[in-house]
This record gives sequence, C-alpha cells and structure tokens, in this order.
Amino acid sequence: MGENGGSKVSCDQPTKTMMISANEALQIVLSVARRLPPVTVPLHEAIGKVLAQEITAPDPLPPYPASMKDGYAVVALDGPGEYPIITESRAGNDGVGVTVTPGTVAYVTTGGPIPEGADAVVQVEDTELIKGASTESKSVRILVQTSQGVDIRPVGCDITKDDVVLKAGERLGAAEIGLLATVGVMNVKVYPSPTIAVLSTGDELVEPTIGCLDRGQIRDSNRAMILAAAAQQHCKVLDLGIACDDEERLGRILDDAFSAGIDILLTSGGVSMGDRDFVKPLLEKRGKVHFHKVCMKPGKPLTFAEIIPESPRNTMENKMFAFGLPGNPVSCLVCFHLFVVPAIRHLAGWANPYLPRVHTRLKQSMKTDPVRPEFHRAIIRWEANDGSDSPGFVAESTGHQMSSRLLSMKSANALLELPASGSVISSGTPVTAILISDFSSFSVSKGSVSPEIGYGTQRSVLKEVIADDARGSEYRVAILTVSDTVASGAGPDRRYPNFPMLLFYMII
Ligand SMILES: Nc1nc2c(c(=O)[nH]1)N[C@H]1C(S)=C(S)[C@@H](COP(=O)(O)OP(=O)(O)OC[C@H]3O[C@@H](n4cnc5c(N)ncnc54)[C@H](O)[C@@H]3O)O[C@H]1N2
Ligand code: MOO
Repeated sequence: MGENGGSKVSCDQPTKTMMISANEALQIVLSVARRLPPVTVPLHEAIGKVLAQEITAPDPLPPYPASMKDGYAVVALDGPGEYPIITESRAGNDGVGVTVTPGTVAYVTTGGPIPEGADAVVQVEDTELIKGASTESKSVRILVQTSQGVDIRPVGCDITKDDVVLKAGERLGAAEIGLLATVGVMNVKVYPSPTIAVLSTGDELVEPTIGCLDRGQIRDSNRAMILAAAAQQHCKVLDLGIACDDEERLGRILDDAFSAGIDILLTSGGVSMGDRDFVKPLLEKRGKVHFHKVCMKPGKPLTFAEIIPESPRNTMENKMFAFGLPGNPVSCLVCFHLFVVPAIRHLAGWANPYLPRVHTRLKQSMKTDPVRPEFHRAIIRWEANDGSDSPGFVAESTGHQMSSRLLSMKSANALLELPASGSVISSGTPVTAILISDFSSFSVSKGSVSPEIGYGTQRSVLKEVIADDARGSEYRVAILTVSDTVASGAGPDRRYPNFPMLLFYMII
C-alpha cells in the first residue's frame, strides 16, 4: 500500500460487503488525521522531527576568506622563491593588522583566516621550510607558481548571508542539525511526535513476568511489542496495562486515556465477533468509528475511530484517534506498520507518510488467499542475481503465516503484497514489497552479501556489526571537537550545540 494505491479489492460476496480495502482504510486514516500544532524544542530534541519554520543564515559561511590547506598565504604574482614568514594565521584574530605585502608570506592552517594582502595559498607539500633560520625570522621556499584565489574559500562560498538553508516541511537528520548549529539556531519550531497510549485487552492475558501459566492464560506480548514499535517511531508512549473483557471497566480505562492528553490510543484484542469483544461498541460511544473490517490478511478486524471528547474544554484542536488492533500478535503488528505508522508520520508533519515500496522477486512459490489480499511477511535481500540474471531484491518467506505465529514477524523487513487470487504464485515472480524496517537492519546470512551491496569497506563493516550484534554489544561513543577556530569562538561547532563534550550510548 502506498501513495499510488496498492491492490484494489473486490469485496462483493455477502460476508465481505462490510469490508473496505486496505488502501481505502489508509486513505480514511490519513484524511481524518491532522498534523499536530508545532512546538519549539531545543536542538538536541529536534532530530527526526519535521521543521515548521524557514531557517535563514544570519551571516555568511565562511565569514572571512579562509584557507583550504595547511600552507602559506602568498601574493600569487610573486611566484617561486624564498620568502620571510611574517605572521601565522590559525584561527580567530591571528594575523589581524598584518598585511602580506609582495615578497612576504604568512603561515596558515586549514580554515584559518587569510591575512590582508595575500591572494592565494600554497600547500605545505609544495614548500620547504628553510633550516637554520632563527625562530623570530623564519623563511620558506615556495616551489610552485600559483594563481589568484587558489585554495582560498571566499566569504559566503558555502552559505551566503540570508540564504534559506532549511525550508518548513524538511525532516531534520544529522546534516540538518549541523546546518542549524552552523547558523546558530539553538531552539527550533517542529511538529511534535504524537503521544500514544497502549492497552492490551483480554481475560486470558497475564504479565510477561508470570513464570508459571495457569490453564487458559497467555503472556501479553502485544503491549511490549507495540510500545516498542511506537517508541521506534519516536513517539511518547503511555503504558495502560492489561484490561479484562469487562465493558464497564474497559470503558473507564478508555475515558481515563482520552483525558490524559494523548493523541492516539492503540488497543489490541476484543475487536472481532466474540460476545466480549467490546472495543468497537465502546469507541462508537466515544466518537465516530470510520471502519471496523478491512479486506486484508492478516488484520481483518482492524477498527479505526476518531474520538470526540466529552469535555467542552477540549476545543478539538488536537483530535484524538483510536486504533482497535486485532489481538492476534501478527495481525496487531502488521496493522501497526500499515496504518499506525503512516498516521504517526502524518501527525508529525511528514510530507510523505507512506511506507516505501520496492520491487522484489519471490524466492519460493506462494499460495495466495482466495478472498483477502495478503501482506506476506518476508525477508528481502539484495542479490547479485535475483533470478532474472540481473541484480535485484529477492524475497524469502518467514514461514508459516498464521496470524498467531509471531515468529513469522521475526526478522521480517517487508510485507509482500499478494493479490487475492487463490492461485499459486511461482518462484521468481516479481511482486511489490512494503518495507517495514530500514535497510541497515536487514538480516544478512553468511555469504549472501554481494559485492554490489555497498561502497569500498562497507562489506567488512557489515560483517563486524553482525558479529557484534550476536553478542549484544554496547558501544560508548565519545565526540570531541578539535579546532582552534571553534575553541577561540571564531567558527561554528557543528558537533553538537551546548555540550563541551558529548557522551552517548548506542546499543545495536
Ligand atoms: N467469528 C469470527 N471470529 C473471528 C473472526 C471473524 O471474522 N469471525 N476474525 C478472526 C480474525 S481474522 C482475527 S485477527 C481475530 C481477532 O480477534 P480479536 O481482535 O477480537 O482478538 P482476541 O479475540 O482478543 O484475540 C485473538 C487471539 O490473539 C491472542 N491475543 C490477544 N491479545 C493478545 C496479547 N496482548 N498478547 C498475546 N496474544 C494476544 C488471543 O489470546 C487470541 O488467541 O479474530 C478471529 N476470530
Ligand atoms: O485478520 Mo486475522 O488477522 O486473519 O488473523
């Protein structure tokens, strides 16, 4: 499913009349959801967010003509020969008031300001320091002829003053955070990520901490899974625990959740046809249920509602939404990827909230459902020969696709869009795949990494990461800026704002 539709389904049999297609369901979600009002956050909280303002540069970069090399600032016309070094320009005010006149040079380091009078830089490699000269009067032999402007970055060559460096609607990655630091923006207006509350429903559910299960009990996997999935989408999460199948108690939990300032409520279970499936009727009492049956496998009983708050104080500036996710763990997570992730992105201001899709070929044949289009869990990999004698993605099924079998989601990085034809699709057939995890986390089996997968050394890096991953390693990364220019305050620090030294922990 995506921007351009996905499979159109025919639901004209009696049992299917109330079902809408997955694509229609997604369009409803995206048409009802509105992006959240912007907030101002400090730079270190802005990563991954969408910008809600235009950012212009208050000054040019570089703010002064700067050397591109460690070497000597010279008068180009002087040409090769021996010259006295009259000053050194490393950073800040170095060399201020000193003019490089014809017949003299100044020592400069990369990024250092070019002293008055000099119009080119000759790199150290093209010079010889003259030995024996006293420390006060050093000289250098320039070995090459240069020309005006060589190895000098003129004022504003990277960024012109008043340039728009970032536009509203752009998503802030590391480079964009660096640009904000460059132009001195410490607080920035962005669209916030939604706050999501997660509730599991079902009398059979017990906490995962329970060691010994009584008859009829299972551990609640959906809540931990959906809380993790929401956190992975940079949402603030609220854990509402487990609710038993009691209409009154469940209703009270929903009311508490809706008055807690959340944007989205995610429940799991209790949305099908059982006599204690109360989620849909309870949502109907609290708002508008837009759909409650989707023609897809898995995830048929997915329910989506817009909540109308009782309190007149709530002006509906912030609408609230509820997804009644199916209880079967696979259905629950597949619906999260296909509907909740685009909704989160839409609320968080993404211009394109859809999950990306790629073309892939089937590694093995697959039987399709005769009624519901299927989102078949698969691991896709880039292979040197995808079966058509060309490089491309190849999709391997994760095995038995029962919606209770969470193992079929393990390692899956894609959902294959299989049409409801009831036929067998043979291996090698091209199909579309919706990506549900980023490419860097793709599982790579030994020997399956083709040389085309990355640049240069990436192949060995990938192997190391996989090996370390198996040990569950923790990396501590220290970042320190080493620069006279930055230390003297003469240039911007794009490492990270406000932290003399930043230490963070990365667990991969
Ligand atoms: N008569 C019909 N029965 C069912 C239909 C139908 O159309 N007609 N649809 C089936 C489909 S498809 C699905 S999917 C499920 C969804 O049912 P519910 O959303 O009402 O979920 P429950 O009945 O509460 O649970 C289903 C299944 O999942 C287990 N579960 C529930 N919550 C959790 C949790 N937090 N962690 C782990 N496992 C959980 C639960 O024990 C059940 O086994 O309905 C079919 N029935
Ligand atoms: O839709 Mo259910 O998710 O098939 O098991």
